[in-house]
Amino acid sequence: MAQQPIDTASTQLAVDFAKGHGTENDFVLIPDPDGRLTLTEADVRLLCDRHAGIGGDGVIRVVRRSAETDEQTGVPDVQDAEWFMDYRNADGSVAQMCGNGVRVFARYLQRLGFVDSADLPVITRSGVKLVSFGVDGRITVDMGPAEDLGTSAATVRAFDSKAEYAGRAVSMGNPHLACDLSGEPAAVAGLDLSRAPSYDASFFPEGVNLEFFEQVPGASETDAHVRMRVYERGVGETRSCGTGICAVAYATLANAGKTEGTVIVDVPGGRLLTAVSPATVLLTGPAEIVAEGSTVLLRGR
Ligand SMILES: N[C@@H](CCC[C@H](N)C(=O)O)C(=O)O
Repeated sequence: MAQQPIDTASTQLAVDFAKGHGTENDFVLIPDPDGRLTLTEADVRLLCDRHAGIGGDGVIRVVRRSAETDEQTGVPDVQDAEWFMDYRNADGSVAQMCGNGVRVFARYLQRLGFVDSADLPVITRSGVKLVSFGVDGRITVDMGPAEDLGTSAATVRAFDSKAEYAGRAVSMGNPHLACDLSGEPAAVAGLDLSRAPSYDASFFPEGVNLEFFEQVPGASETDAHVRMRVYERGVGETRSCGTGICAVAYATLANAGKTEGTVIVDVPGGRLLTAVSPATVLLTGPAEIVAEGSTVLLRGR
């Protein structure tokens, strides 16, 4: 976990890292238990660069709670939580919460031997989230309640055309617009998410994560089964988004007049299970650490 200059005349700082993913939403983890490292926007962009860096949808600094992290999060009561997930999007922007990232964060701490029970409270900018390690290797996160913010719309291309879709605005600590495309022909698969869809910036002054979803036909053991794609704020299209999945699960049930139920959500990177109630959304899925090593950050340029 040492962070030390390669040599005194150098403009490079060597740092340890790990690479992990949750349903292929991938992150560069930087262990900084004692909070010695200041990550700049440029650091984050370089770490996430898939050609010049390690590559990832975001960076997660793994840091112990301190007076400084309390100030950064503004979370009033962190109880006995010891670790803070300092999450940044690939463009260097800070986000309140990351549902896949928090599972990967917990998996990494478990791998390092810092977890001695089945549950781990994690401090995020959106409050303390309780993470539970399942016996089947999956991890469940108590994400807190979905907050219904009303309706808005997004305009998205489908290769040779573009269309506006109404959606339900949902906060999972971070902002989402969950647009139901069920009934449109091959709707979700046909979207062109290589470019940013447009949305109402007066409704979402801090930007928004845009989810497009549709029902999966056929019987399901859960109350609903949907598939979705996402265009993430600060990143672009990703193969999964945990908070987006919670927003979509909430919207699927709310659109059917329900406040409670279980929903399977398929994303390009895999499958997650949600359990929605007025009190909270539980998100269950995998989390993997795939590499560990050392990399360099540029300094003094
Ligand atoms: N991929 C994440 C969400 C990351 C933050 C998001 N891009 C934002 O800016 O709010 C997830 O799994 O939830």
